[in-house]
Amino acid sequence: MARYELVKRSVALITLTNPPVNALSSAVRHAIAKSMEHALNDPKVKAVVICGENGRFCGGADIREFAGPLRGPPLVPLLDAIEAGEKPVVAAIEGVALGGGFELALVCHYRIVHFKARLGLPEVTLGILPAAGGTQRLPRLIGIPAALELITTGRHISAQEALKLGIVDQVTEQNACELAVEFALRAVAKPLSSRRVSMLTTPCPPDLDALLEAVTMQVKRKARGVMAPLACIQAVRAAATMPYSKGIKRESELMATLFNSGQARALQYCFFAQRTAGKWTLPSGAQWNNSKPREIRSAAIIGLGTMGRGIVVSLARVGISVIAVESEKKLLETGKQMVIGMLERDAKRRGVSASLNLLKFTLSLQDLKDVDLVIEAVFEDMALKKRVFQELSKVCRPATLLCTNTSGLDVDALAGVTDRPHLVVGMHFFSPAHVMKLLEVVCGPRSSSETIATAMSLGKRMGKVSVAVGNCPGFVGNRMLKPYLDQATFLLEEGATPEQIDKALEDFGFAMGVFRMSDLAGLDVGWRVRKESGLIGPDVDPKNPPRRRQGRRYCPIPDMVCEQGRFGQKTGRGWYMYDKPGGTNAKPDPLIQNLLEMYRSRYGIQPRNISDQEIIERCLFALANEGFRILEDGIAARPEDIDVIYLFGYGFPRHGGGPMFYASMVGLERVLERLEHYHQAHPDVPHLEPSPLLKKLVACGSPPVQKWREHIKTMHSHL
Ligand SMILES: CCCCCCCCCCCCC/C=C/C(=O)SCCNC(=O)CCNC(=O)[C@H](O)C(C)(C)COP(=O)(O)OP(=O)(O)OC[C@H]1O[C@@H](n2cnc3c(N)ncnc32)[C@H](O)[C@@H]1OP(=O)(O)O
Repeated sequence: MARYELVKRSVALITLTNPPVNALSSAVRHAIAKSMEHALNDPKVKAVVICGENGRFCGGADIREFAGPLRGPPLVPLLDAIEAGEKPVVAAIEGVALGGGFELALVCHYRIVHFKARLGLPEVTLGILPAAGGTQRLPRLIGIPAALELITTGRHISAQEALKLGIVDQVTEQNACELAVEFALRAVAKPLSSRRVSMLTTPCPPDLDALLEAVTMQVKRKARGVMAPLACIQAVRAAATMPYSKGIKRESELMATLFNSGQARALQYCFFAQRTAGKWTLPSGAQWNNSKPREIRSAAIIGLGTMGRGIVVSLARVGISVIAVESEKKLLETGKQMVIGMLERDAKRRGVSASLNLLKFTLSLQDLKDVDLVIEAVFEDMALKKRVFQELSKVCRPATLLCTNTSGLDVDALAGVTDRPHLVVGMHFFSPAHVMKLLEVVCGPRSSSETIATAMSLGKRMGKVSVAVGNCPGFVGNRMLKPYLDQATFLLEEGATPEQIDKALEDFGFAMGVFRMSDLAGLDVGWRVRKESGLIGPDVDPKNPPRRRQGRRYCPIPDMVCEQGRFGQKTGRGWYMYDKPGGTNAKPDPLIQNLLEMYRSRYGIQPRNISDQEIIERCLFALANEGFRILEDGIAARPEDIDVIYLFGYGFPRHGGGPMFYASMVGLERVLERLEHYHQAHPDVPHLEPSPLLKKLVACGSPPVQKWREHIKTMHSHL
């Protein structure tokens, strides 16, 4: 867990050895304590260097240990003792120094950093604060404003920025450990008192209160309802107003309020869920660690609409040559100009040059014969997509992967019209594709493991969080959206307003309420899907009772909104009104209020007061209920996959963990009881009927999310 060596006859070299990130587990803390004791007591040792094995200094506390009882030497006294020791200690930082790892570096008297290393205090992203002295030492070293920014955002910084801020003593392109040993030998004769960061006086700005107030407002705006950044601000205030001995106590009190909170549990769950999602499996036994992805050097995108343009940018900026295809000259030219503009802006922001030389624009599918992979992003129309896939089958070389960006159509039906169904896979990007992190990789029953591995690995290369899902209408994300949207519109019928529902969801932590999100996405998309699926239009049986379709409750209000040409932000009118088409400032619209009143009186609905609790329960429990069905159907392999999809694709708040984790946090028994209650009140809404899996989990004593998989027995696993 830590190796102890004597080098250059007088330097104790302590190497943390806890792969993969040298986290400070109890065994590592124990080993550091022992090694330091040895070094400080051995008269041969004049100085100490601390480094990490395999080019990684330390990834911080072992997050997995947070879930159990605290064991082993506590970190604060261990770190205080290193700083107080009478022999100089040098941190040799390679790879990462994060969280507790950074705090370990801060108690060393000197810090030597490899130029590629990254440093930071990301605890806030895990719902806690840097409680090993980080909130007390960093402000003393670099001042309140810079420390506040780093601690409240959890941002990682480069070695160069760390040098500029005064956090580190030297940045090197050489082996940091070897340099640190030389450095340590030179430091032996120098006094240490000014190198003990906890003894420094915090440089305090004259307008401390105003500064803290401004940061508090900023944090509240950005992360509504999130506790950890506010606690971080209070801890940093202590560094400005108290001696270290008192400040460290305040830091630990604040940590105690966060440590066992639901938010901390949710955020730590998100950390691991994101990593779990990359570990896909198929019923055949093929999985992430036994399937080799192909290398993709060139790709083609068919369709330069919003999605296609975003995908071109995502590919080109990671160095993949892209051929972009459109059907008409004018569309091609418009798409080309927009892609170039997007790439240039992106490159400027990142301080690199735009990779325009990787792009080619064409009207001819014949140009695609040699590409490694094609992503079709044409209009969401099955007949059109089938024509494209048939054509691609003829044109592309036999080994080319054929992918579709459909947001819910049958991937296997598309595979079926090609000469290579095993090389067909869904790559469902989210709009705007160059910004949104989520990628659903849709595995058809015939997609080969190599095809899935390639799509997953390409997603990772583009910086996406890729989740493998099975093939069914809407896949995971959009399939779950239906019951969520349905509940929102039923609540409108019953007496709520779009503003009230959105506010309840935004107060819960969603980036955007459901109506604002629909306005942004465009209301015509869902309207078209409803027409195609026979819910509206000439196929509807005229004897059908109003507000019922296909044997269940149906709310026609969204159709009425679309009939008025209100398609959302792009038309300047939707559930809200905007200053202009494309405007983003949503204001309540009296016309919508009138429409709702007329609608209710037409159908004799007596509006009632609806509580925020009912809004949250009906929308979110219906959402999770569909998640349970998706698990039963084998469309998602694990609850973590569903949660990651909602966190990265649908704005579910991270401090809620995702719909499935949220359901487990509320308590499955309670979710079941509320769904039964709402289903009794609305028996014509099948989505409110508790799923068999939910009932089974409750009967098994409501195990934690990570154990649900053991209770899911599906005959039809797609994954
Ligand atoms: C009344 C109660 C009182 C309570 C009082 C409590 C007092 C407790 C005091 C404790 C004080 C502690 C203060 C310090 C806190 C911390 O340090 S919290 C941790 C901060 N660190 C981080 O957040 C870093 C997290 N890791 C990463 O960001 C990345 O992993 C990486 C280091 C940048 C490496 O990235 P990459 O190369 O892409 O690899 P990954 O796939 O992300 O990770 C590889 C595997 O390693 C696992 N892992 C990573 N970091 C940790 C960690 N810190 N702990 C445990 N495990 C970690 C990761 O999960 C991967 O494993 P698999 O999931 O098995 O794939």
